[in-house]
Amino acid sequence: MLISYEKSIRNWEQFTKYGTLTADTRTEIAESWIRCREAGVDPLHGRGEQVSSEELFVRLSERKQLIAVARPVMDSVFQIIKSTVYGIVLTDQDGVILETVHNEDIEPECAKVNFFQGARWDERSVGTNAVGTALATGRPIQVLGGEHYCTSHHPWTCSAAPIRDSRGSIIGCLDLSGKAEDVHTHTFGIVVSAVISIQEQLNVMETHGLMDTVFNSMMDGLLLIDTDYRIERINSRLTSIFRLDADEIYRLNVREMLDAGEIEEAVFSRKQHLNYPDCTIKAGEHRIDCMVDIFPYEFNNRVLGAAILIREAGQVRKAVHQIAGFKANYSFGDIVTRHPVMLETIAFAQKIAKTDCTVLIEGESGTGKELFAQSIHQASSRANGPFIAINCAALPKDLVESELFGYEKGSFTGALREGSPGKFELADGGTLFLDEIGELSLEIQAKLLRVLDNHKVRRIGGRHERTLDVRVIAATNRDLQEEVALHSYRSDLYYRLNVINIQLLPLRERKEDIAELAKSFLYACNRESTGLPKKLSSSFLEALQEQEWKGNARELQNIVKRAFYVSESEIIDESHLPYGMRASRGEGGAAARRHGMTSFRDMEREGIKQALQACDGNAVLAAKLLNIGKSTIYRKIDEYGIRRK
Ligand SMILES: Nc1ncnc2c1ncn2[C@@H]1O[C@H](COP(=O)(O)OP(=O)(O)OP(=O)(O)O)[C@@H](O)[C@H]1O
Repeated sequence: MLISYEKSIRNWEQFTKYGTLTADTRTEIAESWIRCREAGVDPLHGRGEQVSSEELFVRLSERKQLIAVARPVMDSVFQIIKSTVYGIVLTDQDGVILETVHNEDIEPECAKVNFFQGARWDERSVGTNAVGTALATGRPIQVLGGEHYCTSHHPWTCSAAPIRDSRGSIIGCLDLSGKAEDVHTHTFGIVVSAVISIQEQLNVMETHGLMDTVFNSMMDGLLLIDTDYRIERINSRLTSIFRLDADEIYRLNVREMLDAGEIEEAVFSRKQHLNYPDCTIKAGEHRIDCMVDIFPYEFNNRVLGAAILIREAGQVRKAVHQIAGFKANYSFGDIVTRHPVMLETIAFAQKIAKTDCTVLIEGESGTGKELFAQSIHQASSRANGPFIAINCAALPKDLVESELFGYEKGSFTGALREGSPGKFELADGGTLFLDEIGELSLEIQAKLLRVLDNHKVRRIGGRHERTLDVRVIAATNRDLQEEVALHSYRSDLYYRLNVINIQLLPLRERKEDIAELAKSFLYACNRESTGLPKKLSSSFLEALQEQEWKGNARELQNIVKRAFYVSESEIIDESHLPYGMRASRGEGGAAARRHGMTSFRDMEREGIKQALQACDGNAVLAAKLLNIGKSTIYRKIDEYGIRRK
């Protein structure tokens, strides 16, 4: 409740002359006066002190957004009060005036007390006043005549309210000041509601700022459209995905770019989310393979448009490769050998790894063809890209094409609704390892040759070709040259694959590697096990070296693994070898070894039969169970004439 002007003057005199507070002095005024007296404010002064122009510049820039929001509100308030002698002032949190709106009539009064931009109006500078006291208490206040601590302000009445940000911190103050005789309680209400409006707008602005940051820091491209398919907003990521300027994107025809019929029906009518996990968008001249999500955005139960999220297929795949481990695990350092020819082969492979040439690796099963392929990938500039391996022999014939080149939705019975990328697409930016390349049908050979020649892949049932950047490393354990002579393999494909040829020696031709390889396989077993590390006895190693090796590194790996698990002591010796190998050694001499070999083969045949039985005739599962390659099991099944069921 305001007191009369006269009473306010009397109360002020009482306090400043005699230091006593009369009972009708409002508490907030009395507390402010005490603060001013303690701060040594001169009641006969009260002129706002001007900050330097540099300081004002800094303060104005720091409160740029506040000014932008408050200025229009101050202009509207001014429209209401312009017929009176009033002015409106915006200050920062320290009471420094940032903006003023007033009519000319009040200017002489303002000049007397320096109530202009850049002047300080906090309590410590000019005593009790609406701005300074509102900032000191954090509450809105109206101050009349003698309630001001300094005489120079006694002809004034002021109403002010602090402005807070979304976290409640005071960032400024809005004040309405005029002549004391024009005092009206409504001015207080006007200031308070103007400040509420400023704060709400600041909150909206902050939310917008936050949205903008989120919008532009997203990894996905974002496109907002209205129900007429007009683009309302895009984020900056979209320009890099579409490889277009923002202006060019705003001119795109969204109806043509996406399936407008489906959006109309699902998103706009049924308010449903649409998802295209694998699609191609035409943005200007560019085709973008991507994943698209379309969400309706509604307000007051009405759909206003849609938010379209676009994720590049390459990016999604990269993330999947990283998580799913489509990467090479081995590098040249993992290849164990002392054999001079193998050492030369490694040096050659290291050299050609730097090129992008197609490589054909020839060697028996288990000689390390995939190990070499992975090492070449790791030493190449594609090392950070995917390494995708596919065994052509392990795929049912009618699925080879779709596995290699992918398919569009509904292109054949059993195809997924959304279509699927092939291994070539998955290997984009990396290396595709085609194992058992000799197993491809002539039809697929022709298609593969085309992809190798023009670097383009067309999915089964697809209309457009995708340009890919894939290095192919092929491997075979068959004599492809002989098959070319027999016309069962295309010569053009053979020469296209065989740009660089790497031949791997079988283990029987590099016996010096056996002990080293066995030790490295044991080392891997020890590393994976939690028990005490085991050692290979010299008799175990000698026994291995004396064998007539039919198998290769993989078989050796299996023998070491088996011995590791069979042995109960820390030393692995001859007794931990499979029966056939022990027998061959025990009898000594070539004849005995021959006998041993037969036993080993018998044992192998029996093992495969049992594994097939356990896996219900499924050769791939049986190969896994035996820890041998898929191609090996198929070959052995043929070799031993085993019936699968
Ligand atoms: N020189 C070597 N040094 C270390 N490990 C090797 C070596 N050669 C082969 N291996 C290991 O032997 C196993 C079989 O090798 P890999 O799969 O590379 O042979 P492959 O020739 O591709 O076989 P397949 O033709 O049956 O697919 C792997 O575990 C591999 O790490």
